[in-house]
Amino acid sequence: MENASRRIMDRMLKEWEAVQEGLKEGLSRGQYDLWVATLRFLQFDGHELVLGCRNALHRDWVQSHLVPRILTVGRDRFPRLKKVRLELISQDPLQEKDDGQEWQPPEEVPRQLSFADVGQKPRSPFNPRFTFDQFVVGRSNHFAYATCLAMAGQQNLFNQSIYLMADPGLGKSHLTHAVGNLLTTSQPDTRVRYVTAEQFANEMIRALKRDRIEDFKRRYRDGCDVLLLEKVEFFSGKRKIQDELVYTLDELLDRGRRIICTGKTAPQDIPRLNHELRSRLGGVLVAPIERPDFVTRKEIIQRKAAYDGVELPMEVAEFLADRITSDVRQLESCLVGILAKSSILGIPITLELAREVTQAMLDYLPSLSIPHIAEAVCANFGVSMEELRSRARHKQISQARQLAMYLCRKYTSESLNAIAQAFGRSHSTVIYSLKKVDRELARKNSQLRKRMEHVAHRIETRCLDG
Ligand SMILES: Nc1ncnc2c1ncn2[C@@H]1O[C@H](COP(=O)(O)OP(=O)(O)OP(=O)(O)O)[C@@H](O)[C@H]1O
Repeated sequence: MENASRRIMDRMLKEWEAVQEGLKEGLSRGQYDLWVATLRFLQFDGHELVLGCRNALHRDWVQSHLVPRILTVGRDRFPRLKKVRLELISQDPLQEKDDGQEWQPPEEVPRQLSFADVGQKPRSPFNPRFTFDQFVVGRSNHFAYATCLAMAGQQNLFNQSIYLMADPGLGKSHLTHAVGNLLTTSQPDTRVRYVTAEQFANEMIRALKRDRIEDFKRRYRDGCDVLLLEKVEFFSGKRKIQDELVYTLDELLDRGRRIICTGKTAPQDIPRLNHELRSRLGGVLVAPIERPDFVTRKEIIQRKAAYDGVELPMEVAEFLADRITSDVRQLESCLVGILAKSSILGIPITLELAREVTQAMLDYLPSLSIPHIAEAVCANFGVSMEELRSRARHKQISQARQLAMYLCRKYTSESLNAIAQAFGRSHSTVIYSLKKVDRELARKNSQLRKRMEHVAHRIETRCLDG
């Protein structure tokens, strides 16, 4: 059991390191070294992340500048993260455990390179848990798995580029990282560039601001053999960035480079993409991943538990696979909850414990609010909250607004007046919108229905995530 808790702690530490990586975005190197690299992971109890700060100044700065971002970035790794608590520590408790040395805060900015830095391998951007070995293959994901594996094995591919398409939490990042992990070990000379669409956009904007756009282009067009580009729906509505991406994709494909993109919807369903980008992405081999069936879910749970060195009773694996059918991330977080409780309290993993933990998690369903729904709709349509509340009548925006009103009616007990007020509209406009959406949804092959299903799934699972 001790080994298991050590492994869980190691795993949480890895997750925290990934969160730290994510926090680099938008901070200068100096800020990162000073405020983020020095934060210490202390514990995560399922909802609350406890971090250690070295003094009051550190704590106050993180509290006022960073906590909202830690919550946002952190939810990718700690799905039910609700709260961040900052504690003062005079020593790094983890260091103390390992070698008894006193913790030294790193040098203040600007940080200079030391000899130790020279020749050090840059840290891999790939999550070591996300390998092909750890990916459970079933009917729902077999094709996606096989194409990614072929891509990483440099086999003669019918198509040099793949578009992994799936709802959240079904393994897009896992497979993308698996390609990265395999390539970096089996073909270390292959230059693999992993980036999310948001990072790509931010890098480009920074390069433009600093007059270094040529460096940026070279980095992507000449300095990359395999491009792994995640969450492409982020490009929706960002014209200039889309243009740059089209050139980059063309150059890479002309040179026979390999590309994997991921997204939640088919390229043709991503709103506000220019024609060129839509057609480039449309030409890519689309590999969908569906929700896993019971057998695959059960195996995923068993494989995850085995990875943590825990033998899970079959009845517990079956109970979880039966009870949680939405996304795999949700399934995984229930398992982590069970392992954590069993190891902290020193009690065996039983069906009763699994029931208790799962129930506590599912009871956690907060009531959905209008902003929560509006946010999910905005993300899907690529429009901003301001646009949603504005007088704009652009089709994309008015459709998003109407769907948001419809979902607010469906998921909340808010009155028509309250919904009208939230979107700056009249009571009769809300009634009109509800009827319009109803009519649209009733149509055969309704695009809006597909959209609504995506948003609804997102709302429901985010709600489960707490
Ligand atoms: N078939 C599978 N076998 C093993 N683990 C899986 C499988 N599918 C998903 N997972 C696990 O589920 C979790 C979520 O997967 P992942 O992050 O890849 O989802 P995603 O599709 O990229 O989601 P999002 O769109 O929200 O980023 C990960 O921990 C991953 O390891």
